[in-house]
Amino acid sequence: MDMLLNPLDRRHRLRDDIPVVPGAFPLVGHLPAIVCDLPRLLRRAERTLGSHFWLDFGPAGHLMTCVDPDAFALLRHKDVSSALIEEIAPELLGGTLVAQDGGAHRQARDAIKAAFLPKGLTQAGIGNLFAPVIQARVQAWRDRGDVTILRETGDLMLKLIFSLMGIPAQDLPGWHRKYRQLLQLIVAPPVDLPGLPLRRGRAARDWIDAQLRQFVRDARAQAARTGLINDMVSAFDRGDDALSDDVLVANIRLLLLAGHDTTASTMAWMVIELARQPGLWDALVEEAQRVGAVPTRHADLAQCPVAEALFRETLRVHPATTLLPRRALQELQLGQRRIPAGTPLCIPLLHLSTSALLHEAPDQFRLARWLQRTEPIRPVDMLQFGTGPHVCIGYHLVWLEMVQFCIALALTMHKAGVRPRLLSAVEKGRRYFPTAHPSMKIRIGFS
Ligand code: HEM
Repeated sequence: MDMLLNPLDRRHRLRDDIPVVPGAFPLVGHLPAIVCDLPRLLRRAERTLGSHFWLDFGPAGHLMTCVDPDAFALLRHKDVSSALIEEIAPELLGGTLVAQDGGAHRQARDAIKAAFLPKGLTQAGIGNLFAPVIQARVQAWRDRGDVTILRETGDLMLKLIFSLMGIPAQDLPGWHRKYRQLLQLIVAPPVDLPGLPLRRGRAARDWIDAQLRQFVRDARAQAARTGLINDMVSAFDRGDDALSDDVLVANIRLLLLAGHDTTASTMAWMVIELARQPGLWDALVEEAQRVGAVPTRHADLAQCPVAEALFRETLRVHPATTLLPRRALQELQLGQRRIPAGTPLCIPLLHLSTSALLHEAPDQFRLARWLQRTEPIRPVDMLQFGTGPHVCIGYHLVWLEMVQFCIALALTMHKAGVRPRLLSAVEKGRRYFPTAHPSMKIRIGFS
């Protein structure tokens, strides 16, 4: 099947001397192809138009996309701003640190980041909190015999991220519902009427914010709440210029969002790869048997190189965040091109993550590229988490939970004498935007 492009739009147009990819639809632009077929769209645009081209993101407008590895450096450039993220998703990401620059960004980030570093995670006992939740879930999969994998990993990740925040287990169903409604803000048309996604999404956001505000008050009052919220509140209150609770609440909401879809997708892809490559599963089982138990501290992760390689290679081949928007504040040189001040930019992490310029045999899933490396991990090796001032805060947390998950899965299934098996086709139904994930329908059997 050919790509979801408009056959009537064949014009060759230029903006600022840079070609616009043909095939845009009215109102939605290239979004159908971006959502369903991004890798092919980027490759075709590169082949026919070169390394710089405009993509039309419909309501979010045109973004100048550069597939050169040079584009990665834009994420560290002092004249490149993240404020475009707020313009694109004001309802969901407005007022959060991912859409801020400079001092405001630094101040909010500094207050949160310590809790997510290995030391903060270990002190808060996050590994011990997660291990039983993950084990219970994979045991349930074993008992059921087959599962719809993305739905399951989505549920598990929500449970983990809520427990991280210290949300009591009995409150989870209510949160679950509100969280789903909040996500409607991503696709809500700008019509604010009762029953429509925008109204429902805003109501859910207000509900979530009111609960988070109460958590913050509880934490200040030293109520016995576990989880990272206490740590973040104390770090906020210790800062030189106290930040308002609105900032804290918006950023805790960001953590709930940022830590869910991305990890659920990565975990689902890991299971799919383990199911379709028996050699990977055998290597993981061998490692799991050697370590004997689910690790709970960062210091223990070094004993699980296969699980770590699996996490890194899964993300390399299936990066959950595919595109990052930015805006040039000043005129920039990007590869051979001058980019005018004000240009909206798109940095295609997906393309870079699977680029032959950065990786040998980039389309092959090879644990050996991680297991056999002798030099330390460089920013470009973990580009799926971005780089520069906005590099993902959740990196160490993801690493911990993915390794815990791999070891728990291997120990549980091996003990029962079963292994994961793919029960559906993988290529159909994949999505690449706003975050990437495998088809919702993929089923995995354990037999
Ligand atoms: C596989 C899982 C994940 C992937 C692939 C991922 C990817 C990313 C990327 C690419 C960025 C950079 C955004 C930008 O530069 O505009 C980012 C930022 C961020 N991530 Fe993650 N992320 C993951 C998991 C998590 C988790 C588990 C959390 C926390 C619970 C988290 C919290 C954040 C936050 C707060 C930011 C914004 C940082 C800032 O703007 O300074 N992420 N993530």
